[in-house]
Amino acid sequence: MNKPIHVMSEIGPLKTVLLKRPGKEVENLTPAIMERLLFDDIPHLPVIQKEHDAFAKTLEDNGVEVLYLEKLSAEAIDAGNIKEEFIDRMLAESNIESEAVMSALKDHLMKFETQEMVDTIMAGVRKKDIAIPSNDLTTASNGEDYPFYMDPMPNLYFTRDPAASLGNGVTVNHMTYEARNRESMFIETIMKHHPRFADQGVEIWRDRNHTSHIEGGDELVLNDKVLALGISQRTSAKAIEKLAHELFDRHSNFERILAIKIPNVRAMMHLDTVFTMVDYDKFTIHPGIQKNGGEVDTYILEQGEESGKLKITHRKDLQEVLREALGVEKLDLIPCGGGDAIAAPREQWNDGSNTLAIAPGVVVTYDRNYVSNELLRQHGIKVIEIASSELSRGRGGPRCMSMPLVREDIKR
Ligand SMILES: NC(=O)NCCC[C@H](N)C(=O)O
Repeated sequence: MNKPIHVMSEIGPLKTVLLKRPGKEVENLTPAIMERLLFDDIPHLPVIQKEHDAFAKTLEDNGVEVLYLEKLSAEAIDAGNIKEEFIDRMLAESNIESEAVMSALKDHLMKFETQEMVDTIMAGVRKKDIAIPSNDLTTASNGEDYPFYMDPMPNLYFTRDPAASLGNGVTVNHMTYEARNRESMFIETIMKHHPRFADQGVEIWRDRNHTSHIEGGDELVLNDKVLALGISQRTSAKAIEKLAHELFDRHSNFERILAIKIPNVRAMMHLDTVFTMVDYDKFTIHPGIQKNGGEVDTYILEQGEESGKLKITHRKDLQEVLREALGVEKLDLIPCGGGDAIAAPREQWNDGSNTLAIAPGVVVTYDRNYVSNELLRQHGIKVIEIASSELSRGRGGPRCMSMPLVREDIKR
């Protein structure tokens, strides 16, 4: 039987991917709240949807089955018959103090059929949409100045981050910022109740009930034995250690984790904003993470000799660590923006390093990163460009916008 989750590499031919079509949530932004909701600008909805549809079509034209988070979520809720429970759990994490608001929101959401309910939760609920009798102080003093009872989730189209496929399992992530933390409840529900995934042997390597945080942009599957995990603004060393114990103790196929430390800054929030695999022996890299002629702090985690203990080795020669881990003779690190003082940070900001490999040596990238794209081609990579004027406003690229569920195995 085909496994619903099967990802043993970053580059094996992509068979099934999970996307989220940007909806009303990306328009429910104002300058006052966009920074807290992790956006730098407000996308133009019809254009971002057009660009996203073109991204999905590019994948389908290349033989990839595209599934949508919003649709699977509604199907899972119906299959599990858990509409009320789902609403309760979502409301419990939506920062609602007033009981009157809580109960009015619940009534409001229960009235929708499931798909509309999911779309409404994702888009956010405006105060003007519900009349609430304000007979208590918490409700009455809940000022008019803030427009939402439930915040929108504009980052949902970055399906990469709330969960990650590792081998035949997933991590369902406790995320760093409140602005994104409810997002992983959708994928948790899908894994638990959708007939395509529930009771199909999908390992949950780590669930969202943790205090330490990890995001999928920091989780790279280099091959069936080695993972690269970013220690970053969004993924803590503690979470990586805990995940390593799970993977090793539960006898997953992974034997080694390369924990790669990157600067704790917004522009490089995840490892995949500065480093992605594009072929058996080729990576994109943003020179901004390298010190002293190429050094990057890297910690190799392996099962220790004593059970329950990890063996940790500190290295700085990332290139050599990768070469050894992949068993290749030479490694080609392709610098974002050609390493130019302007083009490199400009294109990295617009996710020039954030490529989505759909087969070995074949990647999808944003058209605006023309310096990086040209360089990738010079290094023998087939580059498929997609339009990106609105998609890029959320600070994520093709890898961030996709959660691979199934990739074909590669042999080398
Ligand atoms: N893997 C990624 O780098 N995802 C991009 C996430 C962008 C989103 N606005 C965020 O700040 O979380």
